[in-house]
Amino acid sequence: MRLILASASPRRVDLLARIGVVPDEVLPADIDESVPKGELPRDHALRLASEKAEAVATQRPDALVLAADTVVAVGRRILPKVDDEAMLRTCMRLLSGRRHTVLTGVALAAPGQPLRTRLVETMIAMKPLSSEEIDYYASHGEWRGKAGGYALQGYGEVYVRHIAGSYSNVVGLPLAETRNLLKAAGYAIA
Ligand SMILES: Cc1cn([C@H]2C[C@H](O)[C@@H](COP(=O)(O)OP(=O)(O)OP(=O)(O)O)O2)c(=O)[nH]c1=O
Repeated sequence: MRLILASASPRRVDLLARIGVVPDEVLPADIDESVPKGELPRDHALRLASEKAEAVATQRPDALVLAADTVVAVGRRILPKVDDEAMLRTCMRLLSGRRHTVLTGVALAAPGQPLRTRLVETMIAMKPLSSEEIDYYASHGEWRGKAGGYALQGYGEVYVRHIAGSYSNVVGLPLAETRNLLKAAGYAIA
């Protein structure tokens, strides 16, 4: 069956390639990603992943549709997807010397079957960040469009002291759980 990746993230295409999966089509979902007041991080990640998959499934009803949503949370607080320097500095100061959680919701729509979802959490501890480090990272630019304002797969890893759980989950798609979802839906995958 055809597989559609409902995502604009090039990282998700690369992660899928690592498990031998090449989507037949990449079709990003256009949905409202704002965070309603009081919504918990895990509920938010699962809801958005589900909405992305369902939105694209209505356009491609005969295909498998895979979608995901990654959020960075400090306790119950969801950090924004960072797209300006002021926001970046606020996030870095918040993450400095603390633990946070990265959560990815994954959803797979299959024709005639109930939507399958998974929620994966990874814990990350960051070292205390100096103002020089925050200045440097602000000039780096790789944080644009990233949840919480850093890229573990890029320079951002130098600020990480400890990580517990799935690495690919942080970058945007947990590989083990995604493979399980695809297998459960009957997709031919090793
Ligand atoms: C924490 C972290 C996030 N990210 C990225 C993964 C996601 O692409 C992004 C979170 O935004 P998402 O909304 O999950 O994804 P997206 O907007 O890139 O793509 P789409 O909604 O179309 O699927 O942050 C990293 O690349 N590295 C990291 O270390």
